[in-house]
Amino acid sequence: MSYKREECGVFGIWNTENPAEKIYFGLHSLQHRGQESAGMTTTDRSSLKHFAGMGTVSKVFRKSSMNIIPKLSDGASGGIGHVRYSTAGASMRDNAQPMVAAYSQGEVAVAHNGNITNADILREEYESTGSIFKTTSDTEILIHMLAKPAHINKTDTIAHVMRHLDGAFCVLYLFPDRIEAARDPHGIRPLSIGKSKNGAWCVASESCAFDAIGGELVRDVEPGEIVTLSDDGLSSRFFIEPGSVKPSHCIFEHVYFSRQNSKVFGENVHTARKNFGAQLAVEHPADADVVIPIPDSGTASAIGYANRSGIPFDMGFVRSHYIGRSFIAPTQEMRDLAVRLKLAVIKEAVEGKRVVVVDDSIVRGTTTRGKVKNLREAGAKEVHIRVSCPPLKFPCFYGVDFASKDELVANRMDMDELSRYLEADSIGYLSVEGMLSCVNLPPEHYCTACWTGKYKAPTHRARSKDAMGGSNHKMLFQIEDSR
Ligand SMILES: O=P(O)(O)OC[C@H]1O[C@H](OP(=O)(O)OP(=O)(O)O)[C@H](O)[C@@H]1O
Ligand SMILES: NC(=O)CC[C@H](N)C(=O)O
Ligand code: SF4
Ligand SMILES: [Mg+2]
Repeated sequence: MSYKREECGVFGIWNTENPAEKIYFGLHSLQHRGQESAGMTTTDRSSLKHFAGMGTVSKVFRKSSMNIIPKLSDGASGGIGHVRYSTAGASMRDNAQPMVAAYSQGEVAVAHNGNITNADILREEYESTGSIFKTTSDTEILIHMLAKPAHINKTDTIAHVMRHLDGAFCVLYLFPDRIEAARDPHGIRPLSIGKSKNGAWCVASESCAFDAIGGELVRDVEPGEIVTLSDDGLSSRFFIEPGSVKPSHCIFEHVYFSRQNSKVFGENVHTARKNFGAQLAVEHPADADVVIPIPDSGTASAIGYANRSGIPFDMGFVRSHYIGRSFIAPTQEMRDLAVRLKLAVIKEAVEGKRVVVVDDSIVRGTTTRGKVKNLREAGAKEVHIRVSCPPLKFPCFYGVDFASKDELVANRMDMDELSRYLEADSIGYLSVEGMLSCVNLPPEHYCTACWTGKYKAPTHRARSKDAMGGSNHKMLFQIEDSR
């Protein structure tokens, strides 16, 4: 099945005491970006130590098993970590990250957030000259390209490798003596540089990871930039002419992915979401008694909507902390059940009232439909749905695994049909222009392709998520998967 999924998260730190503990806290704060697998690799400056597995950070690194965190920290000076939600290649242990390898130049580990849209083309090229791939993920190509003798001979191998890639990629390479962190020329996914309170340099998908280790955000890695974290401190270089490629920051990071206490693309996520909500109130006012959010991601927008409209804000739903963010279930029945368990209506907050219910996005409509029904059962007099992003109509090729185009509910129905389907009294979505007016950078600096169909970075869209690996691979991994 497919569903809207989160992103991956990466974290790296250099020259610190107990690096594995810091990476653990960093990854924990990035857990909302991926819950399929987690892993980390550390270095003692001469060799790498590695551990990864399926599940959430606390599950993979749970203390009871083998005290893995102290072992990874023992003698180590730094390392990198990853939380995964698969966007290329199945969800299985072989595709977990960081990926580690030994090649002619020594050991290396790699962690990646994004989707390399030409990975399968590159892979075919490598396979045709005899390379053997171990995984079905796009990330593995980053190791093969690093190890290619013709690339090793280049003055700057990593810069050379990065120039071959299309799509979205925030990449951390860990070598025994340093971390190299690179961000794609369009800057599609966020990647930031921070400092721990003891002065250790860090890199992370979101600045909330620096908060988690008591550190602070220093600046973003620029699109097309490579930064090196080593015993010499932090240094930077560009693999493209800076500013030669128009940025295309994923605005959906502000709408849904990123955590509210993070600053991504130069601004705080919570503030951006409140702005979306305020603009939504201007574009789609409602005559109502109360504004309630669909937690978690709808909350900030609902606050913005309530503030701007003057309609009182209340919590009409209570959220269970025991169900993850993007619950993946194989059948519609199970998805409905998950939504019911996750969000329970508070009757006293909505009974007899005209309710505005605000969510950040509607993908398949499972959440909204289920919750409108609950509001009615609890005695809400009217239910007006307000969505703090435009109708999602197009697939994302840059690392968001949306439901297929046919499953995107805004694609299948016009607004009247949708309102009826969701059993709402009215429905209003934020406009693309309105959304872009709420964020700090000029509109042309953002990607809006899943709403507009305008893709700025090459998509190679004919290729599918499972494009990598032929029939032999599938057989091999089916066996692996069923263990
Ligand atoms: O239309 P649907 O297919 O139901 O998808 C949309 C819903 O999914 C997301 O919530 P999610 O539960 O993933 O995370 P959250 O707790 O951060 O809101 C999003 O915030 C919407 O509520
Ligand atoms: N969501 C992501 O960034 C995933 C990274 C990579 N494409 C994978 O599937 O492992
Ligand atoms: S298509 Fe949508 S989700 Fe994908 S990068 Fe662009 S704005 Fe983000
Ligand atoms: Mg939600």
